[in-house]
Amino acid sequence: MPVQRPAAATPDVVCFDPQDTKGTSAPAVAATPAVDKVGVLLLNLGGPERLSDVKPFLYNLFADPDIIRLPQTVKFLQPLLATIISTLRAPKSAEGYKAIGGGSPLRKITDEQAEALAAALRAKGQAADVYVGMRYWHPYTEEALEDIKRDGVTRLVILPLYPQFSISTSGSSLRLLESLFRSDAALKSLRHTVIPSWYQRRGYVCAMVDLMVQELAKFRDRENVEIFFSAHGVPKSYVEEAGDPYKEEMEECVRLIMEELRARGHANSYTLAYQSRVGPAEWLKPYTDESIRQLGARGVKSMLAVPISFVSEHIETLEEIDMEYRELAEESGIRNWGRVPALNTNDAFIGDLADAVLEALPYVGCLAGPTDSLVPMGDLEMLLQAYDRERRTLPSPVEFWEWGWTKSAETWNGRIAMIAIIVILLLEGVSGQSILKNLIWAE
Ligand SMILES: C=CC1=C(C)c2cc3[nH]c(cc4nc(cc5[nH]c(cc1n2)c(C)c5CCC(=O)O)C(CCC(=O)O)=C4C)c(C)c3C=C
Ligand SMILES: [Fe+2]
Ligand SMILES: [Fe+2]
Repeated sequence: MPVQRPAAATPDVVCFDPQDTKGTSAPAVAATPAVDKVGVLLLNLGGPERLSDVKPFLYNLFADPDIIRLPQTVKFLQPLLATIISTLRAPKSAEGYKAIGGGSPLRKITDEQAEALAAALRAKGQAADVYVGMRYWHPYTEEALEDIKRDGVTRLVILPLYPQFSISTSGSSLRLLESLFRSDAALKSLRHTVIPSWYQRRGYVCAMVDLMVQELAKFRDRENVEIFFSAHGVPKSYVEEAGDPYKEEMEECVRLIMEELRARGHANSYTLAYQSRVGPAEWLKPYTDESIRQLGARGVKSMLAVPISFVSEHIETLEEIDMEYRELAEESGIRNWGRVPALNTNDAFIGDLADAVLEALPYVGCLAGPTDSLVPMGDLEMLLQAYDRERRTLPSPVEFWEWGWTKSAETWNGRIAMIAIIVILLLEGVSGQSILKNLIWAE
């Protein structure tokens, strides 16, 4: 089987001194401190727990410069933009959360995953405290870091709960962590390593295939079922202009899963499509809704949806896939529908995450040599440099203006945008109609 893991405890590594922020000292061998306390920090998105949380949650999301990365000269507009977009988006998002019981299950599931991971590590002989740091809602990453300091953790493994790396998800959380580490002396000296993506791990691939085989068995015409991978989308410009490895990692992940499925005797055909587009800009294609229509038109009668970019149930699985896409599939002539559940606290999956942590421990304080992941393992600062050295301005997924990026054009763009926003707000106030909503969220 070609799925490989980075070999455990074979540190083809360069170790660094966390006090040496300029990276001027010679590589050193990472020494284990006298009191050794291992921590694992799980990074996740976070979600509104009740309907009244939806708007402030969306504000946090759109205030993130990795979701809307504005040119330097108009950065000061980000809070204003986030306020406008979150206000306009909130009713639509709230409808979705209402349909799944009034809030996101993410916090509960992530807490359960943390507990299960601590237990799995204990069973493998490694005591560790597992912390949860969310990017856009409680418990925030800042809170997790306070707990980590309070508990006196000396070695930290940072594990984003996204199998594939994207600038907009793991990248955003790591960028936040990097700035928090920089501004805090205690954190600056905390030895750590990051596992940036882990879609290629055999344990994860096999756990996914176990669930797929279970769901396939529920169909009568098993061999004719179209395996339909639905990944969360990102704007195409993230991949093509900013170098986000997300698409490449996603395609490789699907290839590995299909290879394992075939090895278990299932020769089904498959499709990879991208869901949850936000705004009018072009996102990764094919879009999930268009693919479902096309497959229906081609005569596909049975479909197994496989959510692939996230390991917990959430609004996009429970509402978008289970309700919207299922209905669309029926309308498109697809009679038999199934959906692979999210891994959540699946034993094989959690066991594999525990192995990933154990394998990463020798790399704490070090930059790993080549692994088979596109983004290498290592210290926060080195890692961010590895995929985003130039920190180029990301084209915004929500386009307000795009008339050139020269110094003077930026200034004028900023001024014009500000005037436009004020005019639009005034018009909205006077007319009682949501003008921006029609412009931006024509999904
Ligand atoms: C796991 C992959 C994800 C990527 C990549 C991603 C990029 C991305 N998302 C938005 C905008 C929104 N995302 C929202 C919710 C949401 N996003 C993800 C995951 C990824 N996002 C998850 C798991 C969730 C759900 C959390 C939950 O509460 O269950 C939302 C809010 C919900 C909605 O209104 O649809 C928005 C908005 C952008 C713009 C983006 C890339 C630039
Ligand atoms: Fe999202
Ligand atoms: Fe959505």
